[in-house]
Amino acid sequence: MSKEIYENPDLKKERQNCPFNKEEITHLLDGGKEKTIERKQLENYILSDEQLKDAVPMEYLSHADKYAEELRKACLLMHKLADSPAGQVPTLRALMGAGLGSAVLKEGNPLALHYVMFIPALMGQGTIDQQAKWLEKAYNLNMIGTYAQTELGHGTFLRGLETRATYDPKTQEFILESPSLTAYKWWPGSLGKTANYAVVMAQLYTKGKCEGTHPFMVQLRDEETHEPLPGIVNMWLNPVCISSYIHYGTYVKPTNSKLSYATMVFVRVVVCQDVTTNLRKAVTIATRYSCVRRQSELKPGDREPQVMDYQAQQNKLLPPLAATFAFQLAADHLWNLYHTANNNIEQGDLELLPDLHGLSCALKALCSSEAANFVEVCRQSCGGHGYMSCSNFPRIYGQVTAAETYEGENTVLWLQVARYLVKTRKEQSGGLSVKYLIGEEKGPKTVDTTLEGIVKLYRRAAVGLVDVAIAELDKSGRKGEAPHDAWNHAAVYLIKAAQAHARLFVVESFVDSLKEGKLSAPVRTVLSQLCELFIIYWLLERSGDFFLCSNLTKQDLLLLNSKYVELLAAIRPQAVNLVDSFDLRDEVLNSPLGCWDGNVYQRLFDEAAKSPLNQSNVHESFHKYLKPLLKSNL
Ligand SMILES: CCCCCCCCCC/C=C\CCCCC/C=C/C(=O)SCCNC(=O)CCNC(=O)[C@H](O)C(C)(C)COP(=O)(O)OP(=O)(O)OC[C@H]1O[C@@H](n2cnc3c(N)ncnc32)[C@H](O)[C@@H]1OP(=O)(O)O
Ligand SMILES: Cc1cc2nc3c(=O)[nH]c(=O)nc-3n(C[C@H](O)[C@H](O)[C@H](O)COP(=O)(O)OP(=O)(O)OC[C@H]3O[C@@H](n4cnc5c(N)ncnc54)[C@H](O)[C@@H]3O)c2cc1C
Repeated sequence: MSKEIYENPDLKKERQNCPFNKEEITHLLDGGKEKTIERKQLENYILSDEQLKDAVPMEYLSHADKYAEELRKACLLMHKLADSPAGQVPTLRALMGAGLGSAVLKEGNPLALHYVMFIPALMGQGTIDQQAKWLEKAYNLNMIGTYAQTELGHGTFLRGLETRATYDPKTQEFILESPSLTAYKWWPGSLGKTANYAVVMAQLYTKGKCEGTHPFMVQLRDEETHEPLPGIVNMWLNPVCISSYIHYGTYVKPTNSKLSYATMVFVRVVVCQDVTTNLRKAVTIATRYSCVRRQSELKPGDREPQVMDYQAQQNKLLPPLAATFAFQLAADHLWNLYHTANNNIEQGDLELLPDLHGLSCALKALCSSEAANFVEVCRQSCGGHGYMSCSNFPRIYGQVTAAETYEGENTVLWLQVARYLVKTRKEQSGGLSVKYLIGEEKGPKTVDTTLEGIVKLYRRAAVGLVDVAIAELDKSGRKGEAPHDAWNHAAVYLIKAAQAHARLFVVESFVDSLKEGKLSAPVRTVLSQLCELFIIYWLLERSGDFFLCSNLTKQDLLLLNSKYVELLAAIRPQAVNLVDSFDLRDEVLNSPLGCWDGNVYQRLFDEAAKSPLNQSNVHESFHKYLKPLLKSNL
């Protein structure tokens, strides 16, 4: 007799009479029906392997045992690559990020940097000969690499890196050295115990002149013994300059010195997708839990309501739910720009490079910071159970908030965006993705609170805040301040302008995608509600920017507030159906709060029982410490 599958009655009710086709949204997020089929096949292929399951929860292992266990599984995954039903690159993409990969490697993938940065650095910056020599070795895992750029003393300021690569024309070798403690490479993933090669960013010196930071291939460890090579601590020999600019002893400048930063641009682009995947997990966990959890009293005398029926809970969870669609669509647009720009760069056409740099900095900073804030709101919306390690919120938050720092600390990236915006506005040039900055904002300044009218408000704020920042810079200039001081004293305005630009890009991506997309009427309706909710939410959160730059009135704001709460109520009935559309398996969510069946309390109890402390009634430490204390009559 088939075992009755338990489904929490409240979740079951939430799923009845769904007005739209969930699979249509799943296919939209996957990039098409075929991609969904491929993803599900890959998930079954990986998650059905018993050897990839954790015998005990990772949180109860020592640091060294965690590393060993993650390395065991990471290596097993690589052995499974060859027979993957999805092909190499789609499998690698799935295994390196916050989705399928995190279901197996909960503490992180020791081989991630090899695929996410080391190989992309070779592909993006290696010469044909160098790629011929190293790429096959890297893809065959005959070498494990990392990307060693950050030092103890410098992570942000690349022109301040201290590691030096001095070219010796006599031996035609580069001597790499870390001249001081602060020059030690610090932070690179896998550098400590896993990688035996690294792309090392170092200041290139030739003929006594510093030519700036360049990437060098360095062997770190013996390929057989894995022992660090002699002198590896503070003196590295025999590195090779990747994308050699040394021709017969003479340095040949690259067409753009920033091309050596290309690997970081790639990761900034893919990080936008990765933090969105993590946000989808957090929203799914919190939404399902909020429909299972019944607490307090809404109507006196009635049964305790589902906490999702409180408007306050809807206000916590529906904006992040909408954000997952907004960020995904924006990340897709950025990915397309990246490919176009990269193809052009390979042909020597660098015109899109500033747009790509500006937009990748903007979106990476916006998606990571917003996602981190939203994940924390999701965690808090689950009360005490959200605080438990097994809820998976601590791990999800740790992964997302790391993205606010790595690959370019967000504040620094916002200032990069501002530099690009000010230049585009002043020079009225270029600016594919900031076309609105070129020429004057046309049309009446009156406000209409339709979707199109709200998008126009975002554009006014984006232009207006750049102009406010430029006015500040000019004011400082008139007072005789040096440009670098004027820039520093306008930082607050510059960052606001950058953030307004990033939000405009996300808003326009969402609105345009709904216009262009071939969607059924029911899906278009629910996604349009989410879109309108999200763009009003952000406007209400940043209303000062809009008051400053448009004719927005108090009446407009009150109207938008009413529209916002109406949309909360309209979307509430579809919250569970929308997160079900993400099609995130329980193993990927890895949380008793978010499981599809809603069997929260039993799963919480089972998780608690796994703790080593719950394997006996009295822990041995009682007899060692507590009992003597109890007897000591202090
Ligand atoms: C094969 C399968 C692949 C599978 C992939 C799957 C992916 C799965 C998802 C994985 C997700 C997560 C894993 C991620 C792990 C990442 C781990 C972390 C790694 C790191 O952190 S690596 C180190 C990162 N470090 C940084 O980012 C440093 C930040 N600092 C800088 O970038 C620079 O110092 C700077 C930009 C802040 C300043 O540089 P500087 O040289 O001083 O330049 P400026 O003087 O400011 O500007 C001069 C002009 O240059 C332009 N510029 C600057 N940078 C760039 C760039 N990158 N590109 C183009 N142009 C650039 C700038 O705009 C100026 O131009 P202007 O003069 O104004 O015209
Ligand atoms: C989880 C994780 C993984 C990482 N992996 C790698 C890796 O694999 N390889 C690698 O090379 N690195 C890696 N890093 C390092 C990472 O790239 C750096 O930490 C990051 O670039 C920030 O640099 P920093 O640590 O020097 O911070 P700092 O720049 O020292 O930041 C400290 C403060 O100074 C401020 N600040 C700095 N410059 C300016 C400025 N010009 N204007 C205004 N404010 C400024 C910042 O906003 C911040 O508030 C990793 C970091 C983390 C957290």
